[in-house]
Amino acid sequence: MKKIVFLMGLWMGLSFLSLSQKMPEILITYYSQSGSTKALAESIAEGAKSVTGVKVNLLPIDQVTSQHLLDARAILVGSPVYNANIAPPVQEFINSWPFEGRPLKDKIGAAFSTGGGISIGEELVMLNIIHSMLIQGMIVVGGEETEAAFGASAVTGEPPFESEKVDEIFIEKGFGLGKRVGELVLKF
Ligand SMILES: Cc1cc2nc3c(=O)[nH]c(=O)nc-3n(C[C@H](O)[C@H](O)[C@H](O)COP(=O)(O)O)c2cc1C
Repeated sequence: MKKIVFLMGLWMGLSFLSLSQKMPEILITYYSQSGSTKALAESIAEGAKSVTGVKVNLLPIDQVTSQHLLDARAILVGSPVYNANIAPPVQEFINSWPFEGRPLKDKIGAAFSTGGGISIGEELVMLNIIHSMLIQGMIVVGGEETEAAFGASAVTGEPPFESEKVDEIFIEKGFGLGKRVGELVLKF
């Protein structure tokens, strides 16, 4: 009897393992010098993890390999605003993506950004990331709410949002973006 229970447990464990290995992956990657874009990325990861049946990979861009990109069903990229532009390391990262044969085509893509000021670059950065995703043939989506239509963004240096922590209003937008991407990945 004990043997049967053990074998059943083993079978269930292995089934669970093979199911979890097949779960669609969501890659959330970011560049962050002082932690704000990382905090927004973490809220996106929380949103994606709230969807049952997806695997979430949260990594800084310097730890992402081509295999991570190829394995992901969805790729979310975040950058701080630098002089109203995408941060150079993020541009370099995107320029290194595999292109021959368009292996990233039909993956879901989304963008997020943080900037010091209100309306001095976050949208431009998200649109830049989105342009690059469209070149790859990716299916680009925005956040859950109209207020996050281009992706999730946060103001980090201008009153009333100039605190050490990223304001909750932006954290919620991040969560909504992650959750939406998680749900879409399962629908596709
Ligand atoms: C070189 C440099 C240029 C920046 N230029 C802008 C800018 O044009 N617009 C803006 O809103 N914030 C600008 N910022 C502020 C950052 O975008 C903001 O502090 C961001 O939240 C930093 O993200 P991090 O904490 O993930 O590094 C700049 C910061 C640096 C270091």
